[in-house]
Amino acid sequence: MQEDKAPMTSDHSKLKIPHVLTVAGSDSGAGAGIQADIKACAARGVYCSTVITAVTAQNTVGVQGVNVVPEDFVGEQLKSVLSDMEVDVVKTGMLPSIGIVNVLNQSLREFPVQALVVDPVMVSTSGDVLAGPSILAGFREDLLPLADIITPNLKEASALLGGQQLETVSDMRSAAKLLHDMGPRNVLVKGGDLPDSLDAVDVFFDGQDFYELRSSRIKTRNTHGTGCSLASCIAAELAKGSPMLQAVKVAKRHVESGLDYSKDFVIGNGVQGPFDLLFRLKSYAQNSWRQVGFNPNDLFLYAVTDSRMNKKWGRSITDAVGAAIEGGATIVQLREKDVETQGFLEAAKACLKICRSHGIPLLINDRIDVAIACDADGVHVGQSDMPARIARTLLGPEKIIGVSCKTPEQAHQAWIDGADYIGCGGVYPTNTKENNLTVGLDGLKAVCVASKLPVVAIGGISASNACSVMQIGVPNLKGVAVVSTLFDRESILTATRELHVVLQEAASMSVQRTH
Ligand SMILES: Cc1ncc(COP(=O)(O)OP(=O)(O)O)c(N)n1
Ligand SMILES: Cc1ncsc1CCOP(=O)(O)O
Ligand SMILES: [Mg+2]
Repeated sequence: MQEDKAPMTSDHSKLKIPHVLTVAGSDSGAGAGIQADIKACAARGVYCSTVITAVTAQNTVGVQGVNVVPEDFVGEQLKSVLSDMEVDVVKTGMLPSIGIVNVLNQSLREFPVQALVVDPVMVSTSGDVLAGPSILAGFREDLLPLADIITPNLKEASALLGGQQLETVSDMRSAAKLLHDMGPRNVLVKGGDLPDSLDAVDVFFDGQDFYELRSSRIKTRNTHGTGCSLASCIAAELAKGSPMLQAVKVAKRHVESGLDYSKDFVIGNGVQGPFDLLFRLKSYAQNSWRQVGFNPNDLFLYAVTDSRMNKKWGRSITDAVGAAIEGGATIVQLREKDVETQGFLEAAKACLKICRSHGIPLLINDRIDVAIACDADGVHVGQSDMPARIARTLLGPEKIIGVSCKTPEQAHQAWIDGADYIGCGGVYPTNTKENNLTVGLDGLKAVCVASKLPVVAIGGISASNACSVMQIGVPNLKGVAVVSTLFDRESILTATRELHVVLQEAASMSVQRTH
């Protein structure tokens, strides 16, 4: 059905969203089936509509029950979607009755799509039968001839071929050829269950050439839903217009990365757990996430690191951050101006561990890429860095974004761009940042008054002037950010404690004033 390499865009719209319709069963445990398909399509950036063929009661132990959706109602769902939406690719999973295979077949003839991906689901990965032998004839006669690709595992390929034993890569090649003779334009025989194999080998056959697609086997219990996810990723790539072999390769790479990323997850008590194709769950699995969102009071004693000062005093970044936190720092920013990317990332990962263990947010100065790579709590950007609006898009809604502002106009823009706080300064002259304009206490006050956001003051602030800064009398000034006062000192711990005492005194004085 698919014209190879043809871009799948409609004539009338440049805004066509690639669209996969999955026709499959629901998995209550959400590792496989419809739920896996939706996640896979989301992960590949493609819209996914759904026709549910069966509802399974299922978890990581196995399949406890199956309720097949009446074929008329499967037909109704198909009609609803296909008559209204511009579907590029249909992907099939669990088709539990011959009636449903027939209904699908009729719908595809009435509403042709650009490609059909058939994952001939018969047995779940836990070994439960999801489609009996009566379906085999329907698959062979009606569905395979329409398919652009079929993606059987060894058991499914064997069943489609009447019980043929498949134990070697050579057997897989023969099976791929025989299956291709049944009508699909491409065949991917998945060798995940191949005995005695260090590699995971899949055999792809396009009717002319064989490709052995190898990757190292990932040791994990979390493989539930790999078949559904792979077929959906292939469908998603085809919907975007990829040629078949490229779609298969990209899909395999995505699923392998997902398995590797999720290999230590513990979801459910059974033998086979789900995995995460969206790459979002690891921080929970490692118990390294911050439960609370941004709290403006975290700006109270804001420690900003400096690689040059650490070098001068012969300390590691982790020792410096650890001492600042012990002394009372309430938020940390890594500002490592003369460190290479790799060193910065390593430092960020190590500091994140320390900060997380104390419940202190860690922000990264300037480098959104480093913040994303180590899953830091956010970033601080200046007026000539990555614009806050773009940083927000890259980092998502939860991460903390701070923006340097010297004027009310900049403060207004930071609010519009979705920043969480403003860093305003230099309040006093500083040697830490070259050519930095000093705004003074008046400039700080003007920014605070004009701003809807919480503000932290920065620049030349020490234990001797912090009280005057905090006493300018504006409620959204939440704290001071300091570099040399903490890090250009023999004892970071003592210096941080000193500043903490001053800030607490200033806070209690302002409480007394308001009562
Ligand atoms: C809390 C805080 N406020 C201001 C700055 C300065 O950021 P920027 O203007 O981008 O300058 P550099 O720090 O990148 O030199 C900050 N880092 N932190
Ligand atoms: C990064 C920055 N932005 C404005 S002033 C400044 C430097 C602050 O360093 P210090 O606390 O040593 O004056
Ligand atoms: Mg900057």
